[in-house]
Amino acid sequence: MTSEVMSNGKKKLDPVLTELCFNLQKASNLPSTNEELTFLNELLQSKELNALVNIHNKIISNVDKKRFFPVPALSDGMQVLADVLELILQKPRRSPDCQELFFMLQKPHLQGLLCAHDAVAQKDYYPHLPDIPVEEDDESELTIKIVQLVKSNEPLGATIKTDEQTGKIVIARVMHGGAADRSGLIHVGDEVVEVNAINVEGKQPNDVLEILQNSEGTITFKLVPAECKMNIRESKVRVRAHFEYDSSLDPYIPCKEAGLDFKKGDVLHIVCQDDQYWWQARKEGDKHMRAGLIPSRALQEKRIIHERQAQNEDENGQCLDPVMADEDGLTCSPKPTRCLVVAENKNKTKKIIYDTAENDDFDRELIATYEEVAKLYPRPGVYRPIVLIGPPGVGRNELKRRLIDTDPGKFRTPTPFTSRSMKPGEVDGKEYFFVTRERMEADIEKGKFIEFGEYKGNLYGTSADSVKAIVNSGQVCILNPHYQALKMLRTPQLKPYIIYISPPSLDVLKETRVANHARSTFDVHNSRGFTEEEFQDMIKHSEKIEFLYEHFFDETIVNDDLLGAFSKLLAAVNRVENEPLWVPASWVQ
Ligand SMILES: Nc1ncnc2c1ncn2[C@@H]1O[C@H](COP(=O)(O)OP(=O)(O)OP(=O)(O)O)[C@@H](O)[C@H]1O
Repeated sequence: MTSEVMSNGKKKLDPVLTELCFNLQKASNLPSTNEELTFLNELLQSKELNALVNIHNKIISNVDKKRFFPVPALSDGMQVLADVLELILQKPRRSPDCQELFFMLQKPHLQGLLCAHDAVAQKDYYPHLPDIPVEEDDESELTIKIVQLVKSNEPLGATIKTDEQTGKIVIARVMHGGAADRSGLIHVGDEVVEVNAINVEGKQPNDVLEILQNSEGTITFKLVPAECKMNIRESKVRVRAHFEYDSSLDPYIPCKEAGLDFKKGDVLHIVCQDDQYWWQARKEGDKHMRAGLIPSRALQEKRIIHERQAQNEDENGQCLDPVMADEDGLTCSPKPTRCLVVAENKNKTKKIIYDTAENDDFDRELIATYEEVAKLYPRPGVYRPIVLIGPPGVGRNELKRRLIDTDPGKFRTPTPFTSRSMKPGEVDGKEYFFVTRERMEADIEKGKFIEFGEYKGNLYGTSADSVKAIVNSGQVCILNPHYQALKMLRTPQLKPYIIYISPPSLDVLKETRVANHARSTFDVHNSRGFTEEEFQDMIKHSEKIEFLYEHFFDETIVNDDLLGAFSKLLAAVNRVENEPLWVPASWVQ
């Protein structure tokens, strides 16, 4: 950066600061003491302030005005740097590029730059000063601040309300990153006295809005500062939303324009949770600085409970929801239920009974609203298990088999256990691990099986240890368990990536399966296609799985065209191996 130097060797002062200095000297009717004026004069001429203004001007002149103002790419750059260093450290052999990166990331200048970047992103730049004690005899003096903001297309990013106790108009909310917040001059609780010289005493918030709407150019607020400023530091919390939100349909949002709409599965950066019912958030990766209002967890939970109660009451206490009231007696009956699960045995497929007696929590996680998430960085040689969930017959075995065929040394599926006796030609540990019924029952009792069931008097199941063994051997474990196994699998130790294989619409389902001569059962004595009832069951079953477990899915692949679905699966596996992905925050702590 170059700086101008005058002929006498002194640095030239910034012209705007020089003009301010000049005007200050000319002004004769200021209510300030000589001491204060001298201080201000010295400040305006100080080289520190001039250098800062110089830097500010250079940044502004380099910004492409048509694009957004530069915004921080992320607010935890130092954490990412530490994660990358850790990853490199774990590499037994490092390429020269990797080595160079390793040294660069340890340079104090780079770390200093990232720290400063994070501090700006988190708005952590205000000095932490103790509150100024209020002096008794000062109370009679009313401090007024005058704030001028230039009106543009961007909303001001603040809301107002009538204070219930005083009846005065006050600033109710300042949206993080919005124009008001960036000015640093408007705070929650500030009392609005005048807007563009119009006294707002006794007016309603809507009257004030009208004044604002009708003003052009600069807007001048006369405000009585709030007694205590709210902490405006941004929180770092990220959550995944388990519901969809459209603020235009929400009759209770305090200010519709301030709402932030989102879809199920979106990751949101919660920047402020000060309000019990309305959080401020940004969509992760969104370049807009201004945060929007979303319902808080508490508010959303209340809404869901209310909706469910209203639904139930609609039919004299009967379950209304077709999914909830289906033949399994889902949430209506807390009794243990039984349903079909498939234990695979090479080419043959056996239907066995999935025993839910131990695991009768068919319940949907009571109220799924937001889940706190954090980024998990892939670690070389440690692969997250890939779990394929879906209704029976949707094609999970087919997809799993194709994936393993691409690289059998890399992708593996755990060998199931059974209590049945070994048949001629079978090898222990190949088709099955053959164990006694007593041992298997004892292990089931100890919670060692992620899924188990009984078929024709014999037990079948997959143990959690066999999944762990595959992960520890540096291979990718591929599982297609019954969906109830998700609760056992979705742990911080296993960190599974859960892909939901969904059937397409009934018409496409029939069309693709018939064209491909798809088999409903592979039994050597009984191989046949799907019946109309089985197709319909698949759709019904998928609705039930979605209702119960959708919030666990990392991704959904619709299995319409088999090749298309398989290439999506390959892309997903590749992503899990190479990209940082959002997982429950507790998995990375
Ligand atoms: N996209 C598709 N198009 C046509 N046929 C398919 C498709 N996907 C799978 N199939 C066929 O459907 C049949 C059932 O698939 P598969 O056995 O993989 O289902 P599954 O989900 O593993 O079922 P289950 O859980 O009951 O074992 C197979 O014949 C398979 O080749």
